Formats: sequence, structure tokens, C-alpha cells
Amino acid sequence: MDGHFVPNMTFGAPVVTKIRSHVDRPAQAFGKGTFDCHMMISEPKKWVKEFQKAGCDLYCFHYEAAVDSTAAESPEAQSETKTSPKEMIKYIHDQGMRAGIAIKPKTDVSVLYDILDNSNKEEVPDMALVMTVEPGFGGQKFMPDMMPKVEALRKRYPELNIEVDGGLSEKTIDTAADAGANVIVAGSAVFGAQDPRHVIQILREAVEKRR
Ligand SMILES: O=C(CO)[C@@H](O)[C@H](O)COP(=O)(O)O
Repeated sequence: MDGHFVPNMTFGAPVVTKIRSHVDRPAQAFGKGTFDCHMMISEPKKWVKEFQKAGCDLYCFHYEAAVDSTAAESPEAQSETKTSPKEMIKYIHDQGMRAGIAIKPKTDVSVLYDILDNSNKEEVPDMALVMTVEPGFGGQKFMPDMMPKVEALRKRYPELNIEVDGGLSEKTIDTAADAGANVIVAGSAVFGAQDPRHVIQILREAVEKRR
């Protein structure tokens, strides 16, 4: 979080470097030890190389940060720092990382279809993240009305990694897993638990039993 794309700030690459020094790299894609860095930032391209050096395995940027809504009306207003989603994905792949693309709650899921249907695999994301809260703060309430987006993606892309983030817990996991989510982000439910391992196990089993 950069305090600009979202109204809050979190840590950057130095903290990722430090944690990486304690966690082995995953043996395979999405394996144990995967560092999935969700970049809630306005200039996602700027930090790709730095996060790659820090030990990030999957760099997930926001669709909304990679398109410039002012460009259609006024091409000269387009910021030089904007890079299209397809270019972003290729750039992330070129740095040896997997790529994820995230959408905020107000963004229609159909914006992802063109990106996912691309025949050039270098430009296709390895994961789509459907935000189930407005990004910016942990501890918010899960938005079940985001589930049609997950269902639509799962129906159209049976093999796609579909992540959900925001308000996931033992109470909401079945709704998300039923819709087709298979990558689960949980903050409060895990870090606030007396037995975090147990919560992780519940979340993991909910996804695995639907495979
Ligand atoms: O980062 C955000 C939103 O920006 C959060 O969604 C956390 O990543 C997950 O936190 P909980 O909702 O699980 O507390």
C-alpha cells in the first residue's frame, strides 16, 4: 500500500528481503513459501525489479492502476508511468516472476476477459484477484456480492488461479470456495487467532475438498 492508490501504507521491498531470508523459495509455482506480493500502488511498474530482487515470486498489480481513465478523453493527459495490463504482465514475466492482476470491488470482472483470452501466453496473468473488500485496510467485512465475479471467472477459466482477499475467515471461506476461489488471503482471521495453524488448515481444506 502506497498511501495513494489506497489510503494507507504498509511495508516495501526491504521487509520482503528480510522475510525471504527466513523462508525457502517454493519448489514449484504456488508451492509452499510462495511470496505473493499484492501491490496496492499507483505505479506498479516502478517496483517490479525491486520486488524481484527482494524475493517476490508473484507480483500482483491492480488493473485500475494500469489503465488511465483520463487517457480516452485526453490522450496527452496520460501519465508516462502508465503501462497497459498486458505490458505489465509481460514485464513481470520477463523478470522471472508470476503475474497476478487484481480488481477492486467496483470494477467489472469483464475487463479481465480480454486480458485472459490473449493467445500470447507471456501476456496472460497466472492469477486473478477479486477483492472482497475495498483495498486499504485489514479487518473489513467480506463482500458476498463479489462472488458472481468469482463464479464467472471459474466458469470461463476452469484452470485459473482465482484469489480472494478481504474478510476471509472460517465463516466466509465456504462461500468463496463454493464460488470457485482457490487462493485465499486471510489477515485478521489468521493473525488474530489463538491457533493460526488451525485456521489456515480450515481455509486450505475448504479449497482442496472442492478441487
Ligand atoms: O489488505 C487488505 C485490504 O487492503 C486486506 O484485505 C488484508 O489483506 C486481509 O485482511 P483481512 O480482511 O483478512 O483482515
